[in-house]
Amino acid sequence: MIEVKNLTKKFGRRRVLENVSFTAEKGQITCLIGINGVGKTTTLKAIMGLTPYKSGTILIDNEPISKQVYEKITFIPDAAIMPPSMTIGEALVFMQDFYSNWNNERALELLKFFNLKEEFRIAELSKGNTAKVNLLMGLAIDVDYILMDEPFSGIDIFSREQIANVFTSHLIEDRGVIITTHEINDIEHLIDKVILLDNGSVLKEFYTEEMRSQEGKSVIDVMREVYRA
Ligand SMILES: Nc1ncnc2c1ncn2[C@@H]1O[C@H](COP(=O)(O)OP(=O)(O)OP(=O)(O)O)[C@@H](O)[C@H]1O
Repeated sequence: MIEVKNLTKKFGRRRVLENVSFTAEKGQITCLIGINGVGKTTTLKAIMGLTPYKSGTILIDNEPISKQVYEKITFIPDAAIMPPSMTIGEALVFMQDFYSNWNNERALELLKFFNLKEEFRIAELSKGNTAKVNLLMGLAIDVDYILMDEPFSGIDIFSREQIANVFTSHLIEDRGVIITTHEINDIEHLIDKVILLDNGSVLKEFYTEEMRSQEGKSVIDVMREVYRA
């Protein structure tokens, strides 16, 4: 389980996260929702140890981030992550050399799943294909937790559907996923848990199934209530 407790982060004098606390479990998809600038990416970067924070605790399977814990987790940003001059095939070889926990069988399966070709050059990929390559590179590493920053942002409906299909396939396996988004429509059915953020704070944390069965509300219903209050 990933536990974020009372995370507070400042950029200069500006406080961008204020006592953010939530948990994300293995085998579940947890979604951090909030409009641009609420602190979603900063939260993921803090979990990955990529940005320092003022106070708070972040534990992964009860341990703070360290070299060993780092092996359990990967971060998929929303921009191209591989060198633009490489082809996808060359990027796969690079990743295989770099990561001891690289799963080439899964990488090739994802390549097929997304209809990507090894000869495609990273620099020439569409936004949708860039998102798919990023996802492929992240999912092909054997880790327990995957953090994805806006995997659905700015891409067409068919690419969004294809990416969403990965989350219901065996390719995700029993891993814990944290996704950030400001656009919930396409993925509501995939999400186990929701963290609603506003202005660097958690407004509400809930399980989608519980919310549906106990209060008869969809994620969008809850968002309307919380953000319009
Ligand atoms: N390196 C930085 N220096 C100063 N301020 C920053 C820096 N990075 C982010 N911020 C600010 O921190 C706040 C949170 O940014 P963050 O990128 O985490 O938001 P977000 O919810 O991920 O937004 P988006 O959906 O646009 O990616 C924003 O107001 C942003 O301008």
